[in-house]
Formats: sequence, C-alpha cells, structure tokens
Amino acid sequence: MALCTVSTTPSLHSPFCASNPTKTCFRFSQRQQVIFYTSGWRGSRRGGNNNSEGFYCSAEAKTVVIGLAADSGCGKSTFMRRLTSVFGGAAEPPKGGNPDSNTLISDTTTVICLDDYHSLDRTGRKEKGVTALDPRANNFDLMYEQVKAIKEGVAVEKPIYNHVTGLLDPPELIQPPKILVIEGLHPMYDPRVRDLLDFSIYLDISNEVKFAWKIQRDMAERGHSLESIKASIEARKPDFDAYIDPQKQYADAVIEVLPTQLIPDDNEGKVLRVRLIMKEGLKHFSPVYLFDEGSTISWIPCGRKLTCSYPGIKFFYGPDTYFSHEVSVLEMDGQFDRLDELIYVESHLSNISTKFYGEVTQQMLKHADFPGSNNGTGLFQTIIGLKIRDLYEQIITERAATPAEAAKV
Ligand SMILES: Nc1ncnc2c1ncn2[C@@H]1O[C@H](COP(=O)(O)OP(=O)(O)OP(=O)(O)O)[C@@H](O)[C@H]1O
Ligand SMILES: O=C(CO)[C@H](O)[C@H](O)COP(=O)(O)O
Repeated sequence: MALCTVSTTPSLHSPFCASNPTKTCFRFSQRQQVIFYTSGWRGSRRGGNNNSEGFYCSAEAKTVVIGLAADSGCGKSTFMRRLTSVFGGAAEPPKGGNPDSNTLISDTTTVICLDDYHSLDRTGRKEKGVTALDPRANNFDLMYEQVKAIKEGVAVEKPIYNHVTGLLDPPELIQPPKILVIEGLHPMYDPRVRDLLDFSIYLDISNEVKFAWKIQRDMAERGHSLESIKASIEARKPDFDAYIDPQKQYADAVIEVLPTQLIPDDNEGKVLRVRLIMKEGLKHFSPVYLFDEGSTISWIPCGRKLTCSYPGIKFFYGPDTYFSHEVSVLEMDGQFDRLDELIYVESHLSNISTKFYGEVTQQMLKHADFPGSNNGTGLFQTIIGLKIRDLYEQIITERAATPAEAAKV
C-alpha cells in the first residue's frame, strides 16, 4: 500500500496522514479561489471562502484524462457516445442536477464540456466583441486547476455554461471518474492543461464537410437559414484558424474528414475520405495497421466478400510525417453498403485492441443509427474508443504493479 504523502510539504503533521496511511494528502488553500471538495476520507469536507487552509486526501487510483478537440458541430458528441458505449453502460447528465448541464456520466467515464470554462457569457462576449473561440472568453487557470484536481482524485465544483440561456449557471460537483474526457474547443490550447492529458484526439473536419454537416443540423433540426449558417461559419473562421486548428499539431490521433476522391468534382459532400493519423512512439498507444506494419498499402476490398455500390471503397495505409512527428495513416474513402460485412475489413486490420473477434463490427452495428456509421468517421471513432480502453487498462495495470510509486506521481 502507498504511504500517506503531502504534496506541498513533506512530513506535515497532518491528522489526515496520521490516520490515513493509504491515502495521498494535499494541502489546499482557498486563496486559490478554486473550491475543492475533499474526497475519500470521512465523507466530504469543503473549504470556506476565507483564507483557510487544510488537507484533502485522494484515493490511490487516479483519473486517466483524455482530450477531444474540435470546432462546434464537428461530431464530438457522436464520438463521445461511441466511446462511452465501448465501456458499457449509458452516459447521462448528473442525476438531480441542472437540466442544462453539459456533463455526461457513465460507470467508467465522465465527459465534461470545456464550454463550461467560458469566462464571458453570451452578452459579455457580444459587449467585448469576442467569440467563444477567443482565449479571452475562457478561464484557462480554472480549467487547469480543476482538471489537475480531478486527475489527482479530488472532486471539484465546475461552472456550467448554459447553452439555452447563454449564461453561466451555478456550479456542479464533479467526482473523479476512472476516465475523464474533456471535450470542446480548447483541450490542448493551454500547455498546462495539455500536459495533463494521457491521450488527445483532434477531429479535423474540412470546411466543405463542416458546412454540409452544419446545414444538415442547423437548417433541418434547428430551423436556421442558409445565410445565417454561412455568416456564422465566416464569423468564426479567423478565430478558428488562430486558436482551434493549431491544436491538431499536439494531438496523439487526428481524424481528418475530407470530400471523397472517388467521385470527380464531387460537391455533394455525402461520400467522405477519412484519414486516421496516429502518432508513433507513444507509451500506451500503438497505431492500427492494415496487412503489414510500416508498409505502404492501397486496398480495394470490394468484390466477392464486400458489397460496394458506386463509387466503391478504397483503403490506404502507410507511414508519414505530421507536424514533424512520425505517424501512421489509415485512410478510408467511400462508404459501406452492408455494415455486417465490415467484419471482412476488420479481420484485415491489426492492433485494433479488440477483446474478441468482430468487436469493431459489433460496436458499429450497435450504433448503426449514429451519423457516420457507414463510413470512416464511425469506423475510426470506434477504433479510437477501443484504443482508449486499452490505454486505460495499460495505465491501471502499471499502477497496480507499482502502487507506492503511482501514488507519488
Ligand atoms: N460522422 C458524421 N457523418 C455525418 N454527419 C455527421 C457526423 N458527425 C456529426 N455529423 C453531423 O454534425 C452534427 C453535429 O454532430 P455532434 O452533435 O456530434 O457535434 P458536436 O461537435 O458535439 O457539436 P456541438 O459542439 O455544436 O454540440 C450532427 O447532427 C450531424 O448532422
Ligand atoms: O463554439 C461553441 C462551443 O461548442 C459555442 O459557440 C460556444 O460555446 C457558445 O455557445 P452559444 O452559442 O450557445 O452561446
């Protein structure tokens, strides 16, 4: 069992440590203006608003933190539903909490939306003439403090940005989960937050495709006009280019979504070319490969074993560099006609971190109604979900093997 340690000053005469030799204890100070709830020892203890100091003790197992970055309307929620499904159980908003909460909790994962760290509400942004993508509209100090606290096993009171009213609502309590996913515009923008991530993903949706998806959602589902959608995309573009897009250079995996190359001059945007770009050399992540690791392969699986209507399906796999990093790229252009036949493609992929033969196909069939289930977006999101499960299991296995060291980290 781990010894009780105090993070700021060693061997403090803490009554918590004295009676809790299996916990890691931290000194807290309310002067930091971060409201912490203590956890794991005699119920919960909350700091007041004075300049009080005290201790909180965390359980040994710490939270694995995953970052998912993308612009609004680029499929983050869909990806999160696929990821939580890999771990089983439904993801739901906190019980009895704010009905407009952006948080989703399941047995294993808690997904928090980084919009909750907007420091300016809708009116405030309008008055200052900044978009939500601008770092000046977000509180990165609080984001860092709270993600760090959760990672260390400490519950926090996180603000809520209410997308219905455009206001900042009273905070909600977030308990440390096994896996915390921080999704939103800026999970990799602040270097301090970035360093807390055990794995990071960027959804890179090309402008043409983003436009098609936004029209589909905002026109069909939200009644917006075509002109207003165009205007909103244009208004966000400079800040998107300045603050959101550059984060992809830090991502461990990027899912790039482009128009198809199988239909000359396609402008419908329905058939997609999707590229999964995976960093090489990471400790808990080994890239997926097709047929032969490290080779360059082009594969058309259509024929006797895979039904394909026009324009067919084409896979590509090979090594590349991405922002000076060595990467492997798996690409799929086209779409599946019959999802049950995906097993044929799955059986030619390696390192997909499945627990049984056909698990990718099973997951895809389970969520056949999710957007992107017939193309590379759904396939690669599912595979990344399985890789995250594998990464999590590797990390906890390592911690179990060296508990004392793990508790000190
Ligand atoms: N893989 C996909 N294929 C086709 N359309 C998609 C795909 N993913 C998302 N979409 C479209 O984009 C819309 C937004 O998806 P989703 O809600 O998952 O994005 P989001 O990033 O969470 O959005 P927001 O941040 O605005 O809440 C969906 O309603 C759907 O129309
Ligand atoms: O980019 C966004 C994050 O998804 C939103 O535009 C931002 O959070 C502001 O939200 P709202 O439009 O509800 O005020």
